[in-house]
Amino acid sequence: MERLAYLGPRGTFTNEAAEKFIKDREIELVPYCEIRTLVEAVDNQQEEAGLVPIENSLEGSVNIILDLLAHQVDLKIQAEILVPINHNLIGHPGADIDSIEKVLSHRQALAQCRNSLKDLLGDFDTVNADSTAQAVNIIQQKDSTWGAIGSRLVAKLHGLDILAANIQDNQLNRTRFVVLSKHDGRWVEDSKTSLVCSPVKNRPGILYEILKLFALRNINLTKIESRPARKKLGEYIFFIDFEGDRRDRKVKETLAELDRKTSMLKVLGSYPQFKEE
Ligand SMILES: O=C(O)C(=O)C[C@]1(C(=O)O)C=C[C@@H](O)C=C1
Repeated sequence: MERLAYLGPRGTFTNEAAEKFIKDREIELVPYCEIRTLVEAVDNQQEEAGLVPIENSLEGSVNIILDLLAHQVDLKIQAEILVPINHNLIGHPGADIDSIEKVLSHRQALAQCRNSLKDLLGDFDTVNADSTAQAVNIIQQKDSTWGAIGSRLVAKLHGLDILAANIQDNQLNRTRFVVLSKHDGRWVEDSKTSLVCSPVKNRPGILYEILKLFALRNINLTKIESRPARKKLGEYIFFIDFEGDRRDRKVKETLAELDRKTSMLKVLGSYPQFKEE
């Protein structure tokens, strides 16, 4: 890999995940300011790979990514990275926390700090930005009644102050990021596979029959989630993550049987499971 697109600008948590992923490899990091544009650029091969957030321990899935993967693009997950997320309330140098009336950030970041912000500020307005780093950039142009939520690094990059540190509602806050590209990840002993499928017909026990395929072969599921099928109200698609690689014999058998029980089956990739050091 020579280039990796990521949700920027510089100083986002995705930037942090990208640096963790490339370690000391010589890979150029290319910031995109919007998730959809980034994913489309990888899909039409303007970019070789892109790194995006997909799931957070407090707020759940990043729905736009799930929907793009299921309905619009033809991409594979090549790797996953887990990053601890520590949010800070950032303001102008010397600003008093009691003077903050508006807080700007990415929707996920605002949601991850909902309760702590209420305790700290009482009444305040929230404003959405495309990323935490963009939010910090914007408040620089505003007066000191504006605050932003972002990382310690982004506050430092812009010469702003941290008015309150570690304001996420749960100290174990973590976001899972994925690298998307046209190809699967390399085969390793403890891979994981992600897929999305739509049961063939809404009949009693169909989801049970699908899950049984995995249980019978002792395949461990690590996630299951439903999203609207975007057809009729009440029709759903299912995202399933499990341990194993799609090139393994028992996974191949499971997928072949699953294919017969689904009207849509898209394998979203097999990739090494991220291990925290
Ligand atoms: O805005 C950023 O800094 C991002 O990298 C995006 C994002 C997200 O979409 O989940 C990444 C990690 C945190 O969960 C909050 C925001």
